[in-house]
Amino acid sequence: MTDKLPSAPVRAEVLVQALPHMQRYDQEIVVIKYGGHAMGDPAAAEDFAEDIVLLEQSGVKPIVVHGGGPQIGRMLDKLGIKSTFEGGLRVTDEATVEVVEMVLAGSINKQIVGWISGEGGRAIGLCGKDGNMVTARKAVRTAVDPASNEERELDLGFVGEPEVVDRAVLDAVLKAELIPVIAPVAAGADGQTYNVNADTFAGAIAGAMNAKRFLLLTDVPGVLDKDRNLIPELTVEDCRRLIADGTITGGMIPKIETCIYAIERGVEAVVILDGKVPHAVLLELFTDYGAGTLVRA
Ligand SMILES: Nc1ncnc2c1ncn2[C@@H]1O[C@H](COP(=O)(O)OP(=O)(O)O)[C@@H](O)[C@H]1O
Ligand SMILES: CC(=O)N[C@@H](CCC(=O)OP(=O)(O)O)C(=O)O
Repeated sequence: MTDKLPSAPVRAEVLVQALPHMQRYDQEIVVIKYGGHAMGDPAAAEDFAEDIVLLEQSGVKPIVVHGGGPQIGRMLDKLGIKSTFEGGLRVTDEATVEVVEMVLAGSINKQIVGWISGEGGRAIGLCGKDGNMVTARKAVRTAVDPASNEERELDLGFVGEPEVVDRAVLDAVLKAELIPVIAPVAAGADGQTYNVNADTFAGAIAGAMNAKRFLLLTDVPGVLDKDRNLIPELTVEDCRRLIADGTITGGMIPKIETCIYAIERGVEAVVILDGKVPHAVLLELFTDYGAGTLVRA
């Protein structure tokens, strides 16, 4: 898993290396979280879509969960709505949740479906609300108040976390040989729309679907240490230590928390990797050039 590619991979070379191994995950579910930063590069986005179609054609059952944090940020800016984060989560008021749903379940979701269609795949765009796939509840987070040193509850507004995942919709979609592309928006039992962090959402899907592999595509090579060197492998215990000592911060926190969640629910391996690398998904699953950080029990 730690070998490095000697140079930037060329599409044909990647395919030649991957083809003999394409039976590796036959009929297995692989959940791929496609982060908003990773999808910013149009060439890499095309490669990503091509990889997803190749996976499906080779017998894998890919499920794509996407983010769109930077894209939401740009739309909020345009609309003059201020946004703040607490522990990597966007504090979400009523105006913000409306924009989040519009950007995630609207433009980004359909853009990814379009990319996959453009590569000859049949994708279906969904969000947690569709068929009651994911029911969310209000997320509760605490932080230590530096003034009093006391732990206090943070009000993140309409930030949700998955409470129930009903796999019936995804089972039906996979049976129909469609590729699900899911936006991390869900309703609560009370009908309230919640903004769910895409990493958290993807972890809940990977756990509920007993995924064989769970890939988190982002814009950094993986988890980096304090000197910005890649950490190739981490145990759950290491992860907790790196969060506590401040090596892992911001958007990497929900990623690591979701790795732990998925592993505790039986997902064999979770990999955090750079989605801007051409054919990152094929390279990770079907060659020995696995890059990124592998998180295991
Ligand atoms: N130890 C770390 N290693 C790597 N990235 C880290 C670390 N700590 C914080 N980060 C930040 O986490 C970011 C990835 O999370 P995020 O911005 O939410 O990405 P995505 O849009 O892919 O979900 C990185 O770009 C980096 O700024
Ligand atoms: C609660 C929360 O933080 N939700 C995220 C949802 C999108 C997301 O997670 O996108 P990335 O994967 O690109 O970061 C947000 O509003 O930005």
